[in-house]
Amino acid sequence: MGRILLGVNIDHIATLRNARGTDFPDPVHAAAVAEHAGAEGITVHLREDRRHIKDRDVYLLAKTLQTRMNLEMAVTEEMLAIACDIKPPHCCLVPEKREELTTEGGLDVAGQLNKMSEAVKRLKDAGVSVSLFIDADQRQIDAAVAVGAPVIEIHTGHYADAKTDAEAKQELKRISEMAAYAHSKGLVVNAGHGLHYHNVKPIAAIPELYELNIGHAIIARAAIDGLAKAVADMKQLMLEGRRGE
Ligand SMILES: CC(=O)[C@@H](O)[C@H](O)COP(=O)(O)O
Ligand SMILES: NCC(=O)COP(=O)(O)O
Repeated sequence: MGRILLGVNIDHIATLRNARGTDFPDPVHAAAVAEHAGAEGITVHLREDRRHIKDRDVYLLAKTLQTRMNLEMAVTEEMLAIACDIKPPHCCLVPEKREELTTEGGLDVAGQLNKMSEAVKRLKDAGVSVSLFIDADQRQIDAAVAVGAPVIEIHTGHYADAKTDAEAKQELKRISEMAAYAHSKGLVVNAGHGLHYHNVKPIAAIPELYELNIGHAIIARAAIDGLAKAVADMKQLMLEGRRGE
């Protein structure tokens, strides 16, 4: 069981910057700090409404990251064109609704196989490794295989939002079973959304998971303890979780 990697999502550095229309804090600076603290990748979600990460951030990060960019985006012509222009190492296709506070669920790949196949092929032809952000659902996993995606990211939001321990345990079991199923189908299996310092260890313990993408909780802790410590603390918890400690 190998080590599990951390992708730090810096969207909410941009949220803080945009709150006053200043040019600080700069996501480019935050990415460098996170990488220096041990992040194995940087995730940014270029939303259609640009509520946080802006095009300028993505283009600068593409030139400055020392690790690798995971560009999250909706499956739209605008975003596909930007991704094919920037050619990040990784791109994660996510569902997006203007009115949502944050991502509310996984992508319905099974319900749009042709559209997803075309998007995956277009990104692959541009040299981009494609990940699909989906629920822990066998039908969606099978669809991800069918459309040629090499990677999935299991949506952990239902686990993170569980109202009772019993519900959390049930969601964790589902994620664990589906991670094993997806891995058996040859997929690289990542996970993310809503993970924090008090719920990450059981997820990190799932042996088939390759990488966790975590943002809001790390940026929130960074406001108190600083970004470098927030990243290092999360990596330590993930290491302990993977070791079963
Ligand atoms: C897909 C996902 O769960 C997150 O990576 C996404 O970026 C959340 O959106 P916000 O960062 O806008 O909350
Ligand atoms: N894909 C999940 C991600 O990048 C970060 O989500 P969150 O930790 O901000 O909820």
